[in-house]
Amino acid sequence: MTHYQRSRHDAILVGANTAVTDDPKLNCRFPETGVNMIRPVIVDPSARWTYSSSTARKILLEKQGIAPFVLIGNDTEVPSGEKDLLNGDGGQFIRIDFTKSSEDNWFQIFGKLRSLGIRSVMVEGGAFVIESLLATNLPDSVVVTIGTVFLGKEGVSVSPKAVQTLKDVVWWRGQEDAVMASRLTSK
Ligand SMILES: NC(=O)C1=CN([C@@H]2O[C@H](COP(=O)(O)OP(=O)(O)OC[C@H]3O[C@@H](n4cnc5c(N)ncnc54)[C@H](OP(=O)(O)O)[C@@H]3O)[C@@H](O)[C@H]2O)C=CC1
Ligand SMILES: Nc1nc(O)c(N)c(N[C@@H]2O[C@H](COP(=O)(O)O)[C@@H](O)[C@H]2O)n1
Repeated sequence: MTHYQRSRHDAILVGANTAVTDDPKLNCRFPETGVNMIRPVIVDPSARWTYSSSTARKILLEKQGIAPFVLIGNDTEVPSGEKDLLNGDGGQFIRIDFTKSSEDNWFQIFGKLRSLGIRSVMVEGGAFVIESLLATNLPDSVVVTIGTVFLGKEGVSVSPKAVQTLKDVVWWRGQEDAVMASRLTSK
């Protein structure tokens, strides 16, 4: 179901910690539509994630994905080799002024992505990304997947600081997972 959802969006966005910790593929593997070329977007103000050694690059070399857009701070230095490699693969380091408020950061991020032709973004995580975004009025919908694994004490939990009530709720039930799709009442 996660990959079906990825197939419905232009881009998939994760924060720097998710990129560094999980080294995710960030592509779309939905058999019915074949390989869908969704754009990976990594919000990485201090350029902590390394593209050249990432699984995302391996996926690109296997023609199973496209190169990411990496959102970095205005003053963040990136080794020229990393920049050249990413540009050569069709990706970009994109400068954002991360010194503003959290909400303004998100406005800048989505504004930049829109100017690059990205019309819909699936924001996958992690907790910092989801919580800070839910504190804004920007998300159109919220999708929660309930899987079959307790992540234990090391697991990352998500809960927005303020109360958020969801509306227009629909449920999909698979063999193991269940998925809830909804809208924010503030919309
Ligand atoms: N179960 C699931 O569906 C998912 C789980 N995860 C899990 O989440 C965990 C990571 O979550 P978490 O630690 O909360 O980190 P995140 O992945 O949310 O990354 C947070 C970091 O990203 C940067 N960042 C992201 N958005 C912004 C912004 N708008 N403005 C400024 N900086 C921004 C900052 O980097 P910096 O500190 O460098 O400034 C920030 O500290 C991983 O363990 C992963 O496995 C992730 C995705 C989905
Ligand atoms: N296990 C799991 N189920 C979901 O429904 C999810 N949205 C995630 N999210 C994140 O996906 C990343 C791995 O994705 P790739 O397939 O390698 O692109 C990883 O960061 C998970 O935290 N996970």
